[in-house]
Amino acid sequence: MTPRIVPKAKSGSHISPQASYKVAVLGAAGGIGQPLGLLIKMSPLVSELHLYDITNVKGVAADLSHCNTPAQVLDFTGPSELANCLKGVDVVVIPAGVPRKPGMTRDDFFNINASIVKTLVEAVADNCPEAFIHIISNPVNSTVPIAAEVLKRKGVYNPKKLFGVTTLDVVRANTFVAQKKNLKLIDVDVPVVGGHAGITILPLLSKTRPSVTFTDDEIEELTKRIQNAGTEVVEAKAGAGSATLSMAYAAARFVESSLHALAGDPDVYECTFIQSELTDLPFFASRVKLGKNGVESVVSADLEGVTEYEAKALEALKAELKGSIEKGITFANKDQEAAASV
Ligand SMILES: NC(=O)C1=CN([C@@H]2O[C@H](COP(=O)(O)OP(=O)(O)OC[C@H]3O[C@@H](n4cnc5c(N)ncnc54)[C@H](O)[C@@H]3O)[C@@H](O)[C@H]2O)C=CC1
Ligand SMILES: O=C([O-])CC(=O)C(=O)O
Repeated sequence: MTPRIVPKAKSGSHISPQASYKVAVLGAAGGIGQPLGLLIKMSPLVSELHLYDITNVKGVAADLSHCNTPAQVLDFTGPSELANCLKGVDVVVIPAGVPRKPGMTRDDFFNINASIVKTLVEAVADNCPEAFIHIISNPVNSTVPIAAEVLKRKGVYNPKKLFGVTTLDVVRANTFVAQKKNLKLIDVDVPVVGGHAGITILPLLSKTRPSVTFTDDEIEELTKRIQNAGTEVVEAKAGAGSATLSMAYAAARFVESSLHALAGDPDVYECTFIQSELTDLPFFASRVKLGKNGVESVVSADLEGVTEYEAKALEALKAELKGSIEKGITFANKDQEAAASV
């Protein structure tokens, strides 16, 4: 029997034992890509794991292929092999890009990661336009709007299938709340909304399940810790990159949830950064119900009846998140504008 390493979040339903899918990881030789490849290789729902990078991916694939789990591992190196990597794929996960070092923000490598995501999503649009697209590369608040613009320009944009991966914020919130309140980790679920950078990360502690009461000091401390958790790891790694192992765990959970949704599980919920009408911002992270066609519905109840602290934090994050979204959209369209002005 294939062991289940990464539990899908909160679902009690069963799915067909025949379900099997092809998953591609772009940036598969990196700090996130390698452990993510390993976790996806463990999934009984995966028939083929396609690993793509511009460097060193052959060794990663050879190594992973020796694990005696069903998924077949295929490697693809460099732009000439990207199309083949993507053909027929059901889920594409993109952790390609540069991670930050101490003293940097997620926006400090905007240009390089924006270009990488744009190029990769163009290839996704050409080769597997129906796939679920999971964007991990930072700054997520901008790279997801860039991906949306690229897909629109290619005429294949389906907002229900484009996801910014914010699962790590939920994983961290669950861990920190369970530790602080001495709860059984497996039971704790905190929705985290907004975006994925600093104050745009907003844990809705009042919506924690099971219901918990927090003092004002606990709310302040937990909120700040969840918002700064990425920086906590960057500083601890002291120049050797950002979160990779916890990120791989979180991304594998989001992949597993997506595969369960594709397989017809009717009870799959995750927080993710998507095109959204929940607030006046065009993109916003919130809990959504996932189905065969991607986002089936947005859990609007999470934003109803929030505390005064959360309502203020929600207003406070809007300007920064709006700016990051607009920056992404401007970047994605600037070559077109340049072409039009010639
Ligand atoms: N969404 C989230 O919660 C998180 C996002 N991240 C982000 O994930 C990204 C990757 O982080 P790490 O894996 O630690 O970085 P890394 O530098 O260890 O790995 C990145 C990989 O991407 C590859 N790559 C670069 N350009 C590429 C291209 N054009 N096509 C394919 N592959 C390409 C590199 O060769 C490398 O193997 C960073 O932008 C980081 O900020 C990191 C942690 C959490
Ligand atoms: O902090 C970073 O640069 C990486 C990241 O997004 C996270 O760990 O949440």
